[in-house]
Order: sequence, then C-alpha cells, then structure tokens
Amino acid sequence: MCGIFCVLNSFCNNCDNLVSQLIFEANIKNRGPDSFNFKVLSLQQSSLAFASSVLWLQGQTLSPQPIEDPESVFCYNGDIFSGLNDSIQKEKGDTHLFHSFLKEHISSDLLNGLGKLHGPYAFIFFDKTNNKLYFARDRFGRRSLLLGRNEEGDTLVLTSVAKRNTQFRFIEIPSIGVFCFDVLKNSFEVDFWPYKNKNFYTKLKELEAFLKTDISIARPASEGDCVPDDLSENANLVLLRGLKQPESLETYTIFTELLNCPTWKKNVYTLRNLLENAVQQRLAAQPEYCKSCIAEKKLCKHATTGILFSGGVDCAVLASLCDQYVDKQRPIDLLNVSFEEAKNYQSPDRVTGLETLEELKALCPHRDWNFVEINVTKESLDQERDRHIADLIYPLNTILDDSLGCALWFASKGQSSHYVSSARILIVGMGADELFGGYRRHRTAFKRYSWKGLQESLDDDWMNLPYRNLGRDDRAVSDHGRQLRTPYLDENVVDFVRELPSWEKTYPTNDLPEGFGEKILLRSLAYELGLRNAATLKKRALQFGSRIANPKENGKDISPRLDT
Ligand SMILES: Nc1ncnc2c1ncn2[C@@H]1O[C@H](COP(=O)(O)OP(=O)(O)OP(=O)(O)O)[C@@H](O)[C@H]1O
Ligand SMILES: NC(=O)CC[C@H](N)C(=O)O
Repeated sequence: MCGIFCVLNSFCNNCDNLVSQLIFEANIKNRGPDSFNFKVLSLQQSSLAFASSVLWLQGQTLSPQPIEDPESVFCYNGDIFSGLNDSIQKEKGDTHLFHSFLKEHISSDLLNGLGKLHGPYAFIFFDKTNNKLYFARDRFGRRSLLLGRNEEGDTLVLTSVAKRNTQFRFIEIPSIGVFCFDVLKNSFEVDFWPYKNKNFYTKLKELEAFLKTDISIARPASEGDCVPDDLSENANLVLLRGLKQPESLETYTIFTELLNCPTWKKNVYTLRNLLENAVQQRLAAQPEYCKSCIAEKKLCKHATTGILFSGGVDCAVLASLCDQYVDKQRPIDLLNVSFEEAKNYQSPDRVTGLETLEELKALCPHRDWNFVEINVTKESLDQERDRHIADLIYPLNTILDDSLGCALWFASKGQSSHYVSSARILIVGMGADELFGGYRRHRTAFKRYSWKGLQESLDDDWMNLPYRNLGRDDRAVSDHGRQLRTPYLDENVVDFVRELPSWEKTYPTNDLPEGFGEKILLRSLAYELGLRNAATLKKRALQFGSRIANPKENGKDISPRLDT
C-alpha cells in the first residue's frame, strides 16, 4: 500500500513552512516501505508539498512517487487490475499509466473514463497549467484518503493517514466522485460518479459543513441504485419456498437440491468464475519476492500471500480459490487473531479457523498452509492502541471502530510467538456480508418489511460500506507495509451480485435455518468447492469471533479509549 500526502497553503508561497507540516511522515512511510520522496511547488501566492511512500506491487521495477513533469504532480495509492493498457502494464506497472490516463482525461469526461478502470485507488493530481488540485477515492472507497483543514482555513491537507490532536481536523473524503480545488479561485467542485447512491448529497453536505464552504456540482448525478419494484416470483424463489421443514432436512440435502436447479447452479458458476478471476488478478499483481527478501531481491520460497482467516465461509471460499493460483512451492499464511478475553485464546474464530484448516488440508493436500496463531494480551492491546492504532482509526471514533481497527491491525501484523508472516499481500473477506446479506439486521428487515425491506437494508449497507469500514480497514492493515486485497469488492463481482434479486443471494426467512439462509448463494459456492463444513457455519463478526469486543458495550457509542 502506498501512503500519499499533500499540503496546500493558499496564502503563502514559502515552501519551508510546508515541509515542517509533513507531520504524518512516519505513518505515511509505514504504508510504503520500498521508497519515500517529496516535492514542493511554489506558486504565485500559495505553495504545495507532496509526499508518497511506495509499496512496490506492480511492474518489473519500482515506480517512485510523487511523479512530477512540466504539467503535473501525481501521488497514487492504487492497484488497477484492468482497463489500462494490459501489455504495457505488466512491464511498467500501473502508476505511470494511471498518471498518463489522468493527464489525457482530466479535462474531458474523466468520470466515465475512470469508470472503465477496475481496481481500488486514491489519488492526488495537481494540474500545473490550470492550478487545480484533483483528488478522489475509487467508487467503492477501497482506499483511504482524508481531508484536513486548520482552524484558520488557510491550509488544506490530503493524506492516506493522519493523527489525533494536531492543528488539523480531518474527515474521510466521501467516495462520491472526483473533487477539484481551484487554487486561484479558492473554490471546490465535485464531479459525481455517473451513477448515484442515495447518500451522495448527504455526504456532500457533511463535507461542506466540515469545510465551511459550498462545493459546486459539475453536473447533477443521474438516478442510481434504487429498490426494484418488481419483486415478482421467479423459479429460484419458488424453489427456496419449496424447501420448507428445515428441521427435517439435512443441510447437504438443501445444497444438493439447490445445485440441481439449473438457474441456481448457473448463478453459482457465474459467481465462481467471477471470483476466480478476481482472486487470480489480485494474486498475480505482485513481485515474486516475499517481505523479508524483497530488499535484497533474493529469490525464495517464503509465503508472499496471506489470508486474514477466521475459518468463516467468506474467507474459506477465498482460501480455497487462492490455492488454485498461488505457486504450489510457496506456503499460504492463514492469519488468525484472538484476544486474551478468550480462555487460552481459544476464541470462536480460533476454533472455526482450525476446523476449516482441516477442510482445506483435505481439499488441497499439496499445499503448505501456515496457520498463524496471533494471540494478543490485554496489555499489548492497550499499549498499541494508545501508542499508535488510535491514530490509524482516526477520524472514526466509535467502539466498533476501535474493536475492528485494533483486531485488523494485530491480525495483519501477522506475528505469532515463533513466526512473522512474510506475506506482502493480504486477502480478506470484506464486503461479503453487505453483498450477500449476512447480517442479522437483514433478517430483521425481512421480518418487518418482507423482500422490499430486505432489499432496502442491503442497499443501505452497501452505500455505507466506504464510511463504516473500508477507509479504516485500509489504514489499519497498510500500516504494516502489506496490501489489503478484497476480491468480493471486485467490480465484476459487485455488479453481478448487486443485480441479483435478494432471494437469489440471501434467504433469511423461516424456511431455512437461521444463520444458514443468510448468504445462501455464497454458501452454495462453498459447498460446491467442497467446503462442506465451512458452508454451514453461522456468521460471527470479527469483533466477537476474536473476543476483542465487550458484548455489553454498544458498538455505535463513541469509544472512551480512542481519545479524539
Ligand atoms: N479472528 C480473525 N482473524 C483474522 N482475520 C479475521 C478474523 N475474523 C475475521 N477476519 C477477516 O475479516 C473478514 C470479515 O470478517 P467476517 O466475520 O465478516 O467474515 P468471515 O469470518 O470470513 O465469515 P462470516 O462473516 O460468515 O463469519 C474475514 O473474511 C477475514 O478475512
Ligand atoms: N501500493 C501502491 O499503491 C503502489 C502503486 C502501484 N500499484 C505500484 O505497485 O507501484
């Protein structure tokens, strides 16, 4: 993961002041251990400084940043998997291609152009000719980018990661489109993504309130995702209804019946193909060195891929698919975190992790799976949170942010009592519950308002994902100089699953056992892949599965431990 940073002083062209404002340098450097550079730019009345650290993942050689040429300066934290020129990308990586792409499109239909690129990103691009600063997060918000301002409002900061208690206050940039700050006019504009989520305008208003200024809209957003009115019966719904009497049916009978139905099977196979492709792309885009050997470019057989692994169905499916594409000579690290509150660290996720490990071993007998038991004491949790993790979670601040941010930080640190993971990329199951309907609230919504309620709840979860989770998760994991990769959030996977009617992906009704009907499409795929046990495991959220969270606390409350 790269760390990107820009500070802009609108009323002073003395660059010396700016360099002293690289106050997050250490945090930025953690994200990109392979290179770090900065550039300063003095304009007539204002000055800018840019900094980037790089975690080299694409191209035959590292692409240092920031890139500066006569027309622009560019900082990039991203991973484009398709949509740029594929043959050149393999050789040169995505950084220079993305930069050229922006230069070519910045003044004409940028948004449609970006829509054709697949992969996560955040970028900062300064157009020297027109004195305009562009910045954005991809349309799902998979990479972090924060916007900060000081009390006087004369200095703006863009950064992947910040800190609490500085002269700046920060907000996560909403992933609603591309923003442009006109340095001469001192004004903001946003160009919305060509489709619109219901929360676009709310998010814009929040940002305006934060900046204490209006943001003009380049063109109104078109109507976007909405709940389909036509919830008419279809073959799969009829089939699922026919599976009543849950007590009398073994789960395997349910899967067999579902997979015998041609339309259900077609969806399972389409999902399988799309996920395979997403996993393959995410595994292929990396140099062949592990974290310990990359500095010396020493060829090795250490693990380069890790999976954050609870044993639950979301990550079990990904682990099984990873086995198809990771070099058979290399182990795959399965990182499993557990906190002291669990007796002997035997948290529910440790137990299911070990269970699913056995399934994977049986299914992939030639693979060496490194199950890494990451045990975290209360003392270490408190120390690391105060020292550092709370800064990574910032500006988010709830009890849930605290639990998830800390659990992910320790999990992706990848350190057990006798091993430190050498993986540079980490595959995770984020997004699966939002896409396939895995949360309890989906069942509640169905109970209250039937299919329409369920669909609305899925839409809400989907549009809130960038704000509830993704920026924070990116900041927590990248801090170890490892790259988070989220195959469920691949554009093709998302488009396919989002377009299915809800009953073709989740079935939280009384017709199927509770905790089993949820994510039924993904479970069917797990079953098809041979994960007979993992396919039936009830959802257990990371904060409870790892035992980091106190179930008596309300996750939505402000955390007293984050001190912001
Ligand atoms: N205890 C854990 N240790 C390491 N990684 C975890 C742990 N719990 C969750 N994760 C990671 O976070 C992702 C999201 O967690 P979540 O609990 O939603 O998924 P899951 O455990 O794979 O499946 P399910 O949602 O059905 O329990 C997981 O897919 C996994 O990558
Ligand atoms: N991790 C990053 O964001 C680096 C950018 C680019 N994908 C590279 O591999 O160099």
